[in-house]
Amino acid sequence: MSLSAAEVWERLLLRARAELPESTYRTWLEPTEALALDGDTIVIGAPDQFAADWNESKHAALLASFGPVALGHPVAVTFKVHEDRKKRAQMDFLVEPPPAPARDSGLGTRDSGAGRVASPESRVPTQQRVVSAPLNPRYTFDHFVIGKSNDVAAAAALGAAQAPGKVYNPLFIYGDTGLGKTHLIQAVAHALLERNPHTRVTYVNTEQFTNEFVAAIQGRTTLDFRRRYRETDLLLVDDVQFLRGKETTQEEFFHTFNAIYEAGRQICLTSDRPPKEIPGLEGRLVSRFEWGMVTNVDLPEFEHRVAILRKKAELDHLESSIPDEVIEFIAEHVTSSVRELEGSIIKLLAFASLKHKDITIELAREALRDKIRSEDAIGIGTRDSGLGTRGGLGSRVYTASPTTKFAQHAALSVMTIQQMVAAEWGVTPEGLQSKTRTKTLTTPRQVAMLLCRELLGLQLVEIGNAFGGRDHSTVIHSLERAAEMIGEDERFRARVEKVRGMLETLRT
Ligand SMILES: Nc1ncnc2c1ncn2[C@@H]1O[C@H](COP(=O)(O)OP(=O)(O)OP(=O)(O)O)[C@@H](O)[C@H]1O
Repeated sequence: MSLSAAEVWERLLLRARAELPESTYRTWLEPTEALALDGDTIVIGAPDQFAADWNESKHAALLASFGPVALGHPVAVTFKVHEDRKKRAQMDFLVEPPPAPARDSGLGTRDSGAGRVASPESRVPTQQRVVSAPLNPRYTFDHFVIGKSNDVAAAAALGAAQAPGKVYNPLFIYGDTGLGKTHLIQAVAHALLERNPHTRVTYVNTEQFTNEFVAAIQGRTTLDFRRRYRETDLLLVDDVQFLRGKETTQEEFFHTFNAIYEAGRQICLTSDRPPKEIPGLEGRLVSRFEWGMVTNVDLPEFEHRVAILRKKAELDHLESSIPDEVIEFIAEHVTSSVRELEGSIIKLLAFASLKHKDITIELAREALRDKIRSEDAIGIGTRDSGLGTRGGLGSRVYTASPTTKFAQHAALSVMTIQQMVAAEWGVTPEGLQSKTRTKTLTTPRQVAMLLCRELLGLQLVEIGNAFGGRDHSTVIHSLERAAEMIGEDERFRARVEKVRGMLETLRT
């Protein structure tokens, strides 16, 4: 099957979107368009010379590296100015904004791939531009694998899609990073758009909402901002935990929420934690977020991970090239998130393609060695380690690449951290693992948890398990408290650094 230039470009962009920061993607790659496919070279049009040069130097090599996985063969990517576009761009500035902006958001069609790549909206001035970020065409209910860890969230999302603005309004989905929150809320949008392509959908993350609001204040265009946000049938907002501490934005968001809610339209929100646990979120927003349905997505268990991997292989037509035993091997060893599972498949395919080898367990072991964690050193069985809990802070806050760090330094273990911290604070490791909550124990326990996170890169669930089965919000609180104490108290910080220094020497 030979693909058209647009299809090739769409596949490469899908990968690029997962790799690059959203702002980079939207600024540089979204306004491009596939112009021609010449053998294994794809020629991409950029709106001006600067964008063409920038993309050529910054992104061409990265995009080309996706070829073997995305297309099954190498590809060269080259950028040039899109002459037609250059002429049209001048005119776009003169065009009146559409009367109901969201209606023509480029989301109105299911094949948003084309709209995303060459969206004319991206060239009109900010105050006229449709607010919505593009939907990912793969984030549909069909592509979502339901299991114990997400069945309630999936059922609620389906409910919202079937009866928008009714029972599940707002729909608030929370959970650790990479577990399908965005996928589910976008699936609601796809389902509504399929039923009615004129549905006005607005999808933004909280940062975008905040930035646009600030720009509107500065540009004295808040009325326009409000109109654009409120004239929507479905509002999807990602990562509302980032509203914390932003009082003016919260005020604006409150009114946006009310306007849409009172009009009987659907709102879907995501966060890394439940509304009540978002520090600095106004009470009236907390209570509104809880009006409809608050539900979470957890880490999938082993069988669920296998099913997700099979689905991914099926969608990419890779069922025949990835044997079942390799799928099970990945599912057994990559437990931290669905995003990591997807990343593992991509990495394995790229590795196999570079080495010209068939995909076997041995090859997977080699390709994924930085993702495969040593269960002995953590003291947690990998098949079970992802069960029944959810994360909170996620890797966004503690930014090190956890599994990589951990695998490289397997000589460090939870036990050694507990022993060293216990020795420094004059308590026992058993005390740190116990439920006892005296200050003598809670402080070193919080420090040990923080070091487990930072040095071993453990997930919240794993830390909770290693410290007497504590739930994720307790772990989040402990990490935050330890970080606070380190920031506030010089002597405390020196003590933690001393233990950290000793632990660092254990690294192989
Ligand atoms: N149950 C699932 N079935 C199929 N794919 C899934 C499932 N859960 C997650 N995914 C996939 O995993 C990737 C990450 O999902 P998504 O972006 O929705 O995570 P998220 O929870 O919103 O993460 P973040 O908080 O970091 O934004 C996506 O490619 C998504 O399609």
